[in-house]
Amino acid sequence: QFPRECVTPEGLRSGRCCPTPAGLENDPCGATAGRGLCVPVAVDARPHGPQYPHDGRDDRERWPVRFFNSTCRCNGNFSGFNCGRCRHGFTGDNCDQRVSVVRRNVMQLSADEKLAFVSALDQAKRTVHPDLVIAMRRFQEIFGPDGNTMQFENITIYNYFVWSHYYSVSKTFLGAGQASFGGVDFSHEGPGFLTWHRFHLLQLEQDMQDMLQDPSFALPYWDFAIGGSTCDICTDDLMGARSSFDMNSLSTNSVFSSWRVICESVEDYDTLGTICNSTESSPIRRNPAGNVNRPMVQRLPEPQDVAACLQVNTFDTAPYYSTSDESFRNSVEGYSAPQGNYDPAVRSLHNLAHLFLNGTGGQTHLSPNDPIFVLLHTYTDAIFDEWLRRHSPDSAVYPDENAPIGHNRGYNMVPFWPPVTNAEMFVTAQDNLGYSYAAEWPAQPFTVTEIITMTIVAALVVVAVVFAATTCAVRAKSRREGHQPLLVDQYQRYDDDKSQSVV
Ligand SMILES: O=C(O)c1cc2cc(O)c(O)cc2[nH]1
Ligand SMILES: [Cu+2]
Repeated sequence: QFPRECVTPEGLRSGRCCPTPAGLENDPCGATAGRGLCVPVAVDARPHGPQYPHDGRDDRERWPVRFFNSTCRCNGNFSGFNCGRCRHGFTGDNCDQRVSVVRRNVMQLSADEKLAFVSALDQAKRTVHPDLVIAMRRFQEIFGPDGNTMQFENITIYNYFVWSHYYSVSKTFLGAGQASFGGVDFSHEGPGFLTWHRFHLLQLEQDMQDMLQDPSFALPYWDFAIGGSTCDICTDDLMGARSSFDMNSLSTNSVFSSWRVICESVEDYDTLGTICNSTESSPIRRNPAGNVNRPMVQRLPEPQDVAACLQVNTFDTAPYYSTSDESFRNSVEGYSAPQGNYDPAVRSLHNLAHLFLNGTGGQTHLSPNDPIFVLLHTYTDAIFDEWLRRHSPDSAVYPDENAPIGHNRGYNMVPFWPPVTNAEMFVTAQDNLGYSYAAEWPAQPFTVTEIITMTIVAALVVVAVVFAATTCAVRAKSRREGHQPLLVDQYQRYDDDKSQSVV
């Protein structure tokens, strides 16, 4: 959320968050070093959709100006909250060398690579975020009871990843004794679903690269479109096997069995108007394919579901919501059928993979606590990237107004810092963001129209062959019996043809 050095009482009262890069002295955004400038934050001023009727009540509106209205704008390929680092995909002192990492199928990593990835996640769960702190209260209460005790705290790199997801999906608090408003979601059920989760992952990957001091570290992905009811990555060398003692728990041979979740007390936050903080509570729960009350979510998506959604040509359709029909975004998010048709009973692709986990990973306020979230979302992002590659959309394909709040093209994604818009993530990863996927895509299935056309063509070919063969046979026969006069023979053939065209 915000850099540690910005959340002082003076910092927050000034609304300015323009720190000096490390190694420089009193040089906000590294301005004299040519790295960037402290400028007013640009926010989306276009109308949002009708789903959110409580304008003025939520800190996340016009993000991030409730907290800060000035930020660093970095020159060239410089980036970061103080312009002290390089944009994704660039490195070097002047950020002018290109770098790119490859995200691979987690099942195809070597045993050493699997161990390194699991250990890196575990280290991220324990390592305090070097730059960012989180708000424990709404803005109204952020200065504390005495007006000077800032309600921010440290959080680990992985728990920040969990917290930012929670903050983006949490309800709008409308006052003590009033029900909080749940019809708001800054990261799901809208076009921003894909761009938000893309940045979410990119930030975790970058934080882990810094933590490991390994710029080549890449998050792997889980191809969840394998059908069946087996969680293939739920083994102790990867995301943790099932405990032999408790259907809903992880095996003690997995490092993840000792992870504790944050953001569990969602009823408290919603009734008291507090916010999830970094306090860890119970273990991860997971029972893949075990939801007996909802048989629809006992099987993973099929490979052809991925092929089908990649053929949906329109990125998103009005009302740019979970009810959108013929929308690529709503298909891959999983509120409509993979082929694009909206059906309220359907859960497919990304949503189906979440619900299949049947536990921590299936509840929006908690889901990133289960590390499978990372792999599930890198694969969702890989499908998004493949769609971008195949369709080369103009940026105007992404709606600039009337999407649900948080989802317009120019909206700064909540709660990321420094501000980053949905539009900035609506670009191909390899050329613009410094990563790509090593993935093969399921063969495209035939559409119903194609199947009907192929059936008709095949039937016509069969008829033609039968016709030709019979004609030849009849001619051969009459030649063998060749004692009839020429004239009679012609009439005879005419009759034969008539009888065959009736067939
Ligand atoms: O009910 C759904 O479709 C559903 C649950 C769930 C959980 C989660 O963490 C998501 O990110 C999406 C999601 N959809
Ligand atoms: Cu998700």
